[in-house]
Amino acid sequence: MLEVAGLVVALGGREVLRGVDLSVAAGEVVTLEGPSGAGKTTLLRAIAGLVPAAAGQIRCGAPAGLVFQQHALAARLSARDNVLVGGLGRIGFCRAALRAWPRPMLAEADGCLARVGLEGLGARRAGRLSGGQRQRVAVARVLMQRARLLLADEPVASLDPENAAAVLDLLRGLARREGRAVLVTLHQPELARRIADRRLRMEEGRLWPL
Ligand SMILES: Nc1ncnc2c1ncn2[C@@H]1O[C@H](COP(=O)(O)OP(=O)(O)OP(=O)(O)O)[C@@H](O)[C@H]1O
Repeated sequence: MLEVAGLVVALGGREVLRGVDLSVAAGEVVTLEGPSGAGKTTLLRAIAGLVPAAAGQIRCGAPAGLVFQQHALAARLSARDNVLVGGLGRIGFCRAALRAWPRPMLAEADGCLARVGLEGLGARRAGRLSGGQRQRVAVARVLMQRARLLLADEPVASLDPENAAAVLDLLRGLARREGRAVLVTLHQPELARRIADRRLRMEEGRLWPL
């Protein structure tokens, strides 16, 4: 689903990724570990098309969606409205601003919330959800984007161990049950061992198998 070959990314005049090769298959969970500043976030951003490659290739066989460390939800919007943001590309900004979501999309958003274990919480403001619930909403939003490749950058950094494990198990379940590909950066090796089919380590812009 994802093939990266010889990827070089330069930021601020410095090579941050220095020839990265990586593949992630449908149904597979690959974890990225490594010290702060190694280039993990930059790799995810490059795959998502948010930073340009100076050299190399990125072949993404399916739409990709990002789950951020700081779950990046609109606190004043409901959980459902946050999920619907993932469908913006399909109805356009004007209809979304008027909250003129087609009925099937509302049902799809509720379905996404149910798949992340938040059935019945669609009307609750995101700001009134727990940290773990908010991160689940962020995952539901990429499901609403219909992303087949999930790129998660430290998705459990702000969660207690129990919620962290639950969110990671959710990502693994989406890979196993729905054949999505998951590439996730993690700081704690024990969490990586919990979900990874394959563990990779990044150091100074290069990837190594673990
Ligand atoms: N916009 C930018 N301009 C210049 N340098 C940048 C920019 N963004 C990141 N960098 C640098 O690129 C390097 C890699 O950063 P990146 O955020 O990818 O590391 P990381 O492995 O994700 O670190 P962390 O685990 O702390 O999130 C760092 O040295 C960082 O300072």
